[in-house]
Amino acid sequence: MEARTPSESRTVMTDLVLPGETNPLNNLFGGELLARMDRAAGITAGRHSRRIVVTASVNHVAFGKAIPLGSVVTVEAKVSRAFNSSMEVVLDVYTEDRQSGHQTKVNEAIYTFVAVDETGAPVKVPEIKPETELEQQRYDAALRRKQLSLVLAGKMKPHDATELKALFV
Ligand SMILES: CC(=O)SCCNC(=O)CCNC(=O)[C@H](O)C(C)(C)COP(=O)(O)OP(=O)(O)OC[C@H]1O[C@@H](n2cnc3c(N)ncnc32)[C@H](O)[C@@H]1OP(=O)(O)O
Repeated sequence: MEARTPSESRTVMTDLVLPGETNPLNNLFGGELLARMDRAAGITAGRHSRRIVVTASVNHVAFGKAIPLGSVVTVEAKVSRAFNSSMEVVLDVYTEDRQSGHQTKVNEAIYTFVAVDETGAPVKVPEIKPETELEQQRYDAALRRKQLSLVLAGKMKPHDATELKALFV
């Protein structure tokens, strides 16, 4: 199975914040942003694997800045690393200034998707081949994050999380 680059499956979704999607402070409701990120990440993981994909875990979300009603919001999703059947997808979220068009990063998140067959059983995915320095950094850190996610989910014993433990010794 030939390795693919993050840019081959990169997904960019831009949409407005409408009144039905806000909290009482008139900022984008967190759950709405999670759903937008899930859709973008799912498209990306599907493009990379060319298989059915399911969300296995939301590993990290940082709601850095509130996103006001009427904002133009762009979600960019890229596969940072592919393992056997799972893929880590990193999301960067931006708003843009109406007049200058300048984009400001407001949120980031990391999701894990698993490629499955028609019965829902995990299937192998192609490896990822980082091209840029940032892609390489995210690739290098992804195994630690996978181990942390598995430990928190009770699917890996802390003792076996060797990459993660190496951070603390
Ligand atoms: C797009 C959507 O919104 S889909 C709807 C929401 N999602 C779902 O309904 C998914 C429901 N869950 C499932 O179907 C299953 O739990 C699956 C497919 C995610 C995993 O199935 P399992 O039987 O646990 O398979 P298994 O233990 O072999 O794990 C498969 C892969 O997922 C990874 N994985 C499973 N759980 C986690 C987790 N919490 N964090 C990170 N990786 C995980 C495993 O490490 C493994 O990765 P690898 O093959 O790359 O080494």
